Amino acid sequence: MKGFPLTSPSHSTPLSTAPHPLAPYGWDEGWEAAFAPHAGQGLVPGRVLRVDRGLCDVVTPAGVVRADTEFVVPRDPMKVVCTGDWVAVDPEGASPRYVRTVLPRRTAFVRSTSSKRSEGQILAANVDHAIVAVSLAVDLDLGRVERFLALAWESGAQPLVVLTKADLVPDATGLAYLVQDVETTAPGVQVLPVSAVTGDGLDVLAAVVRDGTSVLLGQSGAGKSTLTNALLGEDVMAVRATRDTDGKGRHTTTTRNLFTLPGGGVLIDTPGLRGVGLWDAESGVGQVFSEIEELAERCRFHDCAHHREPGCAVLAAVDAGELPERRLESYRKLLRENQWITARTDARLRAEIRREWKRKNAEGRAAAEIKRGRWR
Ligand SMILES: Nc1nc2c(ncn2[C@@H]2O[C@H](COP(=O)(O)OP(=O)(O)OP(=O)(O)O)[C@@H](O)[C@H]2O)c(=O)[nH]1
Ligand SMILES: [Zn+2]
Repeated sequence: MKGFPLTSPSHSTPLSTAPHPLAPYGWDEGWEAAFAPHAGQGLVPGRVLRVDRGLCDVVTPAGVVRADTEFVVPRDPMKVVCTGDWVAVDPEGASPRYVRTVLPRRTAFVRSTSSKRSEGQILAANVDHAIVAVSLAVDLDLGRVERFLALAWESGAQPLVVLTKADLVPDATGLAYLVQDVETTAPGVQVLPVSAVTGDGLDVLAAVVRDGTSVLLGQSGAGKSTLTNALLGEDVMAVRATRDTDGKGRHTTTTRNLFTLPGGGVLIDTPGLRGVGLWDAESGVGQVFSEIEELAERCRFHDCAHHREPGCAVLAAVDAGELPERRLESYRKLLRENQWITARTDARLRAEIRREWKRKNAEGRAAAEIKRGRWR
């Protein structure tokens, strides 16, 4: 439709002041501009609410439609349509409807899959706040918090740690210590204790999620669905306790879901993650351990590995009791893991490129032979 003459002089029509029907879902001028070329093709904008088996629910200005993602299923798993994506779908009347394009993402939360053939798995797109839910009902695992935060920073969203089930911590002093422990592992991140039982902290959380899109991340049982229900003011998500009777210990939440909140803002609930492998998260790791990276700038050698080097500012901080040794170990571990996964992916990518190149070359040779045959 490029170059099609405009039949209506749109520039002279008075601008409508009614809010865009997708505004509650986060539609703004930026998305409008990104979508403009697709509007010219008669496509309809929408945001993906959930995806299952190649189909997705997309909220459009005319309501929620079911659309097939067949046209945008690429070989690259990072480009698979996911909850939170802004897409262009076929207009009304087309059946089935297809997602034609995914608008470039502003942020994306990606982890590596636990499968043998590890690849990036995208969990949520276009998120402003990455909320890591950590249960206070079990012992704090600071390493796991750091791992979640590395991916959260890497996504481009602002992380926030929510310490759930605060009502289970018997005294206020104990709670203050736990908050402090997490704060020291999360520079630049707000750490908020909440309880769905007493309602403590929920108003603060509600004020954060009012603005933009938030995703709730965390291990199974961390209390994500309970928080979602509390923020929504209604029971949309099934909570484990109500289903535990089947005794299978299944995860309650199986799909990611996007909701608009009554006070404004958008929330994406994710299924409990047994583990999150790092995925291309070097800068995310750097942000989680920003105090170590700052110290490292004062090491004598600029490529200091902080092992035994003379003049190492990081080791000096550990010796002085200013930097917990656990934290340095964790930093090293996450960096190593990230390097390992990157190297493995690169090797696989190289192999794939080589295969593709061979195939093309073979095709090229066949085509050249046909050509020669014709000319002889
Ligand atoms: N005491 C207490 N229990 C809570 C609180 N929030 C959640 N729980 C309980 O913790 C359990 C797990 O809560 P869910 O909300 O299902 O956890 P989830 O993170 O959504 O779990 P998945 O769906 O498996 O990812 C349930 O039995 C909840 O009732 C809280 O603030 N205090
Ligand atoms: Zn050093």
